Amino acid sequence: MAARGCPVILERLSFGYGRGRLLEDISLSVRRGEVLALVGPNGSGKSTLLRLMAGLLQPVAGRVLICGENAARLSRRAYARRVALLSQQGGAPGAIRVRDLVAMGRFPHQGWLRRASAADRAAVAQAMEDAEVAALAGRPVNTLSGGQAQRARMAMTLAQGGDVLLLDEPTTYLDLRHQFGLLGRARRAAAEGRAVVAVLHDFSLASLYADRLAVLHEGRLDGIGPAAQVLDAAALARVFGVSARLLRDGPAIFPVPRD
Ligand SMILES: Nc1ncnc2c1ncn2[C@@H]1O[C@H](COP(=O)(O)OP(=O)(O)OP(=O)(O)O)[C@@H](O)[C@H]1O
Repeated sequence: MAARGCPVILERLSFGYGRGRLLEDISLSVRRGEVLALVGPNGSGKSTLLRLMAGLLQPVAGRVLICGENAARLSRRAYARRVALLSQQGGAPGAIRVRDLVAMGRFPHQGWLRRASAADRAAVAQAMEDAEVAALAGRPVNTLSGGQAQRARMAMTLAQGGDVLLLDEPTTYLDLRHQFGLLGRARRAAAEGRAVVAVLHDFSLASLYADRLAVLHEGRLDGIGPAAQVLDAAALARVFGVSARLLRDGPAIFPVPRD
């Protein structure tokens, strides 16, 4: 098993879906024990960057290092043991029950016969508790509300375990209590030694729950650092094209439109 917690390093990463480049020369590292929030306008490439970190896409230049290993050389299975991704798309068969969906998170840890060990069963039970879906265990996923389904998919991602947790807009559909709960769980994953990257559109949540923010803009990293450093009115105007002022309450930052 990989050592608990390891960094993710992107070295001069570039990527495009077609001929053009969507992401250009991105270098950053995510430390173990850290929550990094990835922010940026719609279409700026945040999900794409997560998919590159998850090994689902290959860079056209540069490389991804997971725990010091070149990601391009890791098998899918080795990757999935180290890196868990909560993606925006569902992808699970609709009629599957919640407990079976969550159990799918353990597949990378099992042999061809997919026999669940006691450790697998414990990880599934713990993940369902953590994502507050234990009471929904027997429900088919396609009968759940949007927020319940999102929590079930989060439970699957938590059950997968590994050293790196990638969360693409994890608070989508969640009410306030579950937003706080989910991001609190992400913080605990970091405290356990994982590297956590979360795409977030909500700056107040990003400033409260992330150690640093990485701002994507026009294919490049516009800035990276603590929220208090990277979030200011000039950055919001440059990157998001909005005129806003920032209200602060402790570490939390709330952009409000200027009238
Ligand atoms: N499979 C694909 N094939 C071609 N283009 C794609 C594909 N996936 C995404 N794109 C394009 O790449 C760009 C970046 O998409 P991506 O989903 O990474 O952005 P994002 O920053 O996560 O956006 P959002 O905030 O809207 O979720 C968009 O213009 C999108 O249309």
